[in-house]
Amino acid sequence: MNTPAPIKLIDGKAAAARVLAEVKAQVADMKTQGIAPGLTVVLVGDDPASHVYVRNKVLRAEECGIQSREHRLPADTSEASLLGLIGELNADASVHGILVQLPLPGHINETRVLQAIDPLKDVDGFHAENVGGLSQGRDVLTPCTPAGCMRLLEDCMGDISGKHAVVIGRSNIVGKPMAALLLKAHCTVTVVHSRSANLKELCRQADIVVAAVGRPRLVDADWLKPGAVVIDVGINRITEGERSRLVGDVDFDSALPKVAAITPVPGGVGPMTIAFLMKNTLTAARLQQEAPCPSIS
Ligand SMILES: NC(=O)C1=CN([C@@H]2O[C@H](COP(=O)(O)OP(=O)(O)OC[C@H]3O[C@@H](n4cnc5c(N)ncnc54)[C@H](OP(=O)(O)O)[C@@H]3O)[C@@H](O)[C@H]2O)C=CC1
Ligand SMILES: Nc1nc(=O)c2c([nH]1)NC[C@@H]1CN(c3ccc(C(=O)N[C@@H](CCC(=O)O)C(=O)O)cc3)C=[N+]21
Repeated sequence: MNTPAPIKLIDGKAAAARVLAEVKAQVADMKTQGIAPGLTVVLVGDDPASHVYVRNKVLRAEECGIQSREHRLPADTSEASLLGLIGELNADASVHGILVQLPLPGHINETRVLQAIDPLKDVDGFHAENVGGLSQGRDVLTPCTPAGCMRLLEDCMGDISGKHAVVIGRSNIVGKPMAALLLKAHCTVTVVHSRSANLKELCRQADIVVAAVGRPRLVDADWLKPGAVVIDVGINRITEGERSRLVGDVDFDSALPKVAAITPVPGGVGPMTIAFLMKNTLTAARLQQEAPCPSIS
């Protein structure tokens, strides 16, 4: 009799559903103590790609009992008025999580805006206090996408200590925090980017590849060691003939026969990002319960 082929597809939707179920139970528990966790999303301008993201966030929040609110501001909103809104949200005790959707319009200084968010409400983990805490290995609010990728890796591989992980991309949102988390989990970490020489050769040495580039199907089978585990963060909209669809940074069809496991796009990392946003909102509500937030004391 043939042994069944190992399951290669990492099901991000199912993993996200498990995280959301945990969050839902803990939210219900928190409500019995009189606290209703709330998430506020701030959108500046009208980027069509962000609509799907926002719609999914609203649905998932509803599903696990988190109150979600949105502020949609016009693209010509001044930095001062955005900072004013963040000040109000920091002072509002019913708002436990604040997410300012990136990228912001060019006339707004992104760092200034992220630094204005109360670190205890920073559910994206982008404030310097949280970025620094992560790099020190402290247990702080951690960026959702890399946290979701780590959960997928742990579910699929168990202990990853000693593995060689190659992260393609060095953004503040994905690449850098991903590298920090892998290092915290005792991996040997290589970060490559647009100026790296021998990109493909470095990638071929990896037990774990995390692709966060934004280049459709950049990574194919030729870049991968047989048996590697591939986490594809990329979400790229492409048009093929009449149709438009989403593809990752990895050429899924080419990679599949060679890898031990791989995330699909869609249905891989994306749902985990949103699940961890909910988890972070719950964590933020707990942190504020433990220590009254500095902006209102
Ligand atoms: N699934 C999810 O939940 C999420 C998905 N995304 C998706 O992930 C992808 C990456 O996002 P993000 O990190 O914000 O993107 P950025 O554009 O901020 O960063 C991309 C990184 O990739 C590097 N890069 C670009 N081209 C190449 C190349 N040809 N070879 C090697 N490295 C290259 C850049 O290098 P350099 O620094 O030198 O410019 C940069 O470090 C996008 O497709 C985005 O849509 C993002 C967030 C969440
Ligand atoms: N402050 C901030 N934090 C972010 O985390 C952030 C951001 N800004 N700006 C934009 C990027 C992108 N991002 C996505 C998250 C989930 C999906 C997602 O749910 N994707 C689904 C559905 C995709 C679809 O069907 O369109 C999937 O991959 O299966 C997509 C994209 C978070 N980002």
